[in-house]
Amino acid sequence: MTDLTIKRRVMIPVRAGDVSAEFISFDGDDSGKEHIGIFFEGQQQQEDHVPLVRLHSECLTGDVFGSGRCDCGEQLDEAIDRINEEGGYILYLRQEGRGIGLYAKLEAYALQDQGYDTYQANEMLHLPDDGRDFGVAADMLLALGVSKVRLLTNNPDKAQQLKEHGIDVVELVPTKVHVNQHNRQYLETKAKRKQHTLKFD
Ligand SMILES: Nc1nc2c(ncn2[C@@H]2O[C@H](COP(=O)(O)OP(=O)(O)OP(=O)(O)O)[C@@H](O)[C@H]2O)c(=O)[nH]1
Ligand SMILES: [Zn+2]
Repeated sequence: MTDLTIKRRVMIPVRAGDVSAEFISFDGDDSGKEHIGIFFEGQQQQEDHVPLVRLHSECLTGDVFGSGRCDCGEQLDEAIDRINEEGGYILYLRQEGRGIGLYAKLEAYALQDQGYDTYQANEMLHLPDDGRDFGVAADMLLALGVSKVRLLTNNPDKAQQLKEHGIDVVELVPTKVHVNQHNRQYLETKAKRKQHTLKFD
């Protein structure tokens, strides 16, 4: 367990100024990955409010370029909408490609183009099928003074790992299923292989 502390909080107007977000950096993470916390105040705060939290793993192709091969960009947009409304945090984790990195993800995509599924492709590259450690997210939350969350996810592993690291996950809030002709197999494979709770139309 690392002892993270808050380094800096800076307001940044996002979405062309429509949404106010506070970007938060941390001291004490030896990985040097520069994970970022993003706080949204929310429109209607009540006293016993439990923050809505999204752990979002970096996806350059999806988050920045709106790749159709996954659902990351749409999930990030959805998270901004909902958390800006309800109040809470996005923890933007620099775990590109489920932790294997961008170049390796492109290698995995090349193998998927030959017919392998997303997890097989990682294994063929001798890389973990999911190399993410969400313990750092728990440490970030504790540094922010947050020990109780409503978690925006369809991935049971995220909730499990947060609980193991001392966070009380009081509710699992499902994200929408952003399906298209390119990412259907990717999404179905997550449901089949990793018990993601995805409801397809
Ligand atoms: N290795 C690999 N990584 C991928 C692939 N497609 C997307 N990713 C990565 O998967 C991650 C998506 O993570 P998230 O959306 O945070 O989480 P999730 O596990 O899908 O769970 P949810 O919270 O339900 O969305 C990002 O880091 C993407 O870069 C792929 O085909 N191979
Ligand atoms: Zn993606």
